[in-house]
Amino acid sequence: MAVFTPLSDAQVAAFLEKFDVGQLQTLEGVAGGTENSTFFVTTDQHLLVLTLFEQGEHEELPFFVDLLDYLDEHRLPVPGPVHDRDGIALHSLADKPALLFPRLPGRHPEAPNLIQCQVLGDTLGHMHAISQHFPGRRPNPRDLHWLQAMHHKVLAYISPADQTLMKDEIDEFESVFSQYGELPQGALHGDLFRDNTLFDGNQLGGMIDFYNGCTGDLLFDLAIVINDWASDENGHLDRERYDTILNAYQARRPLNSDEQAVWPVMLRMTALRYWLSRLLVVYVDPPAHDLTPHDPQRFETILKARIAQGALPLPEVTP
Ligand SMILES: Nc1ncnc2c1ncn2[C@@H]1O[C@H](COP(=O)(O)OP(=O)(O)OP(=O)(O)O)[C@@H](O)[C@H]1O
Ligand SMILES: N[C@@H](CCO)C(=O)O
Repeated sequence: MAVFTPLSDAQVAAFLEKFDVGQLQTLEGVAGGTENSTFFVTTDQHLLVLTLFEQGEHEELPFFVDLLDYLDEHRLPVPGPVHDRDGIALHSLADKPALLFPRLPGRHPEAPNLIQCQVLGDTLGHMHAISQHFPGRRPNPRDLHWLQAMHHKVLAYISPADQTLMKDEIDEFESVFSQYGELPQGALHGDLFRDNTLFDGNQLGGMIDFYNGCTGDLLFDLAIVINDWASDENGHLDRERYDTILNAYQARRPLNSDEQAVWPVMLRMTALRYWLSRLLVVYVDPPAHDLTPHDPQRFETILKARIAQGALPLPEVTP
């Protein structure tokens, strides 16, 4: 379950009075998710989602609201936060920051088909073409500096060979990225796994859970997507999904020559980013609840597959 703060119907009905969304009909806790409390709220006019923020940097919530507002205004499929009659989106409920969203249609695709991959690549490319102009700023909290600073904390929990691998990889990332200037920048989703998308058939109902959203290298976002969406059970890249996502993305935003040059290393860096973040959750900073943490080994496997597979060529951009 992912309701850490239970709410009563009366609390939610009173909360909804600030908004022009109608009267509460039903309130249901959502089982998915591990970080925030999520509720499906039905009124006589709308299907809504209510999120209470249980952890994280609450002072960063205005950035997420601004980013979602911006993408929503540009007609990207995201849940634009509902604003109250005074134009305010961010409120407090049960002493927790709270946001209300439209409920978007669809389910998380476990085994995405090639049409879904095409739609996702196209939408991410569209989002990045737009998000380059987003005026907000939140430096990427999971970039190379974070890897350098945090990897020491997990070394004691992994094998000597993996310790060497992790340290060597980070040295290699540092060396490669220092040879290039700044890559194209913009706002990122920062965690666009399959379970942060909703597909209604082949239609993308929405990209959700923007709480890793930040500004930085757009390529970082694309590499996260490829590692999650296009890896087979052995961590190897599935060529059809890989080509489909990248072709659709590049039709919206072709990668420049520096991005093409660092691409294989960016795939490895984002794989290591999740290997490390998952190890930190399991060994160093476990959450108070007893939900099963994500498996770090999945991203160890993906990293090793990227190293073994070498630089899988980017598909040719068709003009
Ligand atoms: N706007 C929305 N429309 C439809 N369903 C939603 C929406 N927002 C959230 N959900 C549902 O609620 C679940 C939990 O939401 P969310 O991913 O934001 O929670 P979380 O605790 O931050 O999760 P995570 O563990 O992925 O970080 C989602 O997996 C999805 O099923
Ligand atoms: N998507 C993340 C969890 C949420 O940040 C992971 O799979 O480790």
